[in-house]
Amino acid sequence: MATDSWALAVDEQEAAVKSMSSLQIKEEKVKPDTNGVIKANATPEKTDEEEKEDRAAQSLLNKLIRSNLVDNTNQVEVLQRDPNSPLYSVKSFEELRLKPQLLQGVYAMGFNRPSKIQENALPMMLAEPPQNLIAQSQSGTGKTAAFVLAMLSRVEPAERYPQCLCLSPTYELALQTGKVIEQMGKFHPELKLAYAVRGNKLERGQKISEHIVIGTPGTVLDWCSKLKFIDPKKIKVFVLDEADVMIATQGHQDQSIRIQRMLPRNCQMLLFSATFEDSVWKFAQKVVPDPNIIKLKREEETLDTIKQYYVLCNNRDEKFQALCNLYGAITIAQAMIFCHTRKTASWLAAELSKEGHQVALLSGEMVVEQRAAVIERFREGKEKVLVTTNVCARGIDVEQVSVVINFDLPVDKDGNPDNETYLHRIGRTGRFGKRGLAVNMVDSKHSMNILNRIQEHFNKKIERLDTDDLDEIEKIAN
Ligand SMILES: Nc1ncnc2c1ncn2[C@@H]1O[C@H](COP(=O)(O)OP(=O)(O)OP(=O)(O)O)[C@@H](O)[C@H]1O
Repeated sequence: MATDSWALAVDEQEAAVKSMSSLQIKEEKVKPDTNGVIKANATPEKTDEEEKEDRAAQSLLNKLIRSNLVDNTNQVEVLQRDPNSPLYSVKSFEELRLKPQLLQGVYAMGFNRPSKIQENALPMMLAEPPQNLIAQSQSGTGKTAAFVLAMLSRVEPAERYPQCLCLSPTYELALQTGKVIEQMGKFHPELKLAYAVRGNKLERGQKISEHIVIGTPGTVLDWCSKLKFIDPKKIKVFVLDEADVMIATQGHQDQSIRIQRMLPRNCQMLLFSATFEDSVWKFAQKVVPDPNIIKLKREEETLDTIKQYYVLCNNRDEKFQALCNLYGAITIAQAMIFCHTRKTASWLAAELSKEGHQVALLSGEMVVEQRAAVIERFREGKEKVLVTTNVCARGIDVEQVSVVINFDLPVDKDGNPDNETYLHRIGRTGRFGKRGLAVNMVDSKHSMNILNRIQEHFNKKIERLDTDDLDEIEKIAN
């Protein structure tokens, strides 16, 4: 797809944002380099729960590090607006009767067959007359590729005005989706894409001739109403991506609704979300009238294939010693170590590197690109130990990690066990079936109590391990 001066402007802006981000980093007390290599500077004491959970950053991080489709063995649930109409699903892209250039684009991306969610979503999205859709499935299951294909299919290249409008929660996420549009539309050079993102200034009175506009709600709203760069009445497809991230951002929900109200009645409305809590569902129903609904449940994680142990210690130094004993006795290919505070995480990372380990630190101070670079290197095996706080690592799947160490047990802000986080850190989805090892460091009556409550919750015994006894440690490795 041919890009234009706008895309160039966006590139420049991206570079500016990056340099701004690195300036920000320079002001921080801890300065991990992009390789995550550690210097033991003091950081403000902050529990991981206090670190702001930034869903947009997590979503971007996942996109940046993901290299392929997330597998899911669950059944897709389909709720049709008209239950009497036949339910179509496709097993191949050919069945969709796409324009040849698009089919070529899909194959050039290495897609051989539709993903699970695409099997059902694509025929619905491409049906005539167009149908509305609300779709939920975990990140990485092929939602973006699906709606991009739908937008590209509906565009009439000869009509030189915006026909598809796609809302993303942030500028960076809009750029990521834009890249998919460009890749998939590669063999359709006449199709043009514009970015409605902050800083992308146009002359007043101008009208946009690009076929697809992707942007953030505030700017898109301005372009449709105040500035009138887009005629919303001509929009044929309206996509709301990452609805769960969208509603977590102040103002986005209202702006999206205001945009939706400007669109013609027969505009196809499509909404995608990785999760479906009540608030997302309410929002979805407000912006997508008469929808078909597709849901794919997240693959459950279990503790069944994990050997779980705990080590009794008296303080932080003993925990560190126990960790060294573990490393001394068994071969640990790659480990992830979770700490409660940033301060502990950076202390531990520094101590481990002093011991000669190749350590990466994932820290809340890093901008998203730096975090992605750290995870990427760890995934490639360039570092063998990843030390992190929980908020930083939430939602990140590093499947090949065989050993997880809870240097601190996960607790919520009231100090109660955080069972969900425990499961997410340690659990595996059944399909991988790889055996894993989890070691919990316990250093007080309070943390013993937390451990007991975790055991009760999962109804799974966590065995005690004496890390001074080398024979015993060796046994757990087998
Ligand atoms: N049919 C397919 N065959 C092979 N790979 C695919 C297919 N569809 C998508 N992918 C790839 O799988 C990865 C995840 O797809 P995609 O980004 O569309 O998922 P998503 O559900 O939109 O994720 P997110 O919620 O994070 O945006 C991407 O690398 C994409 O190129």
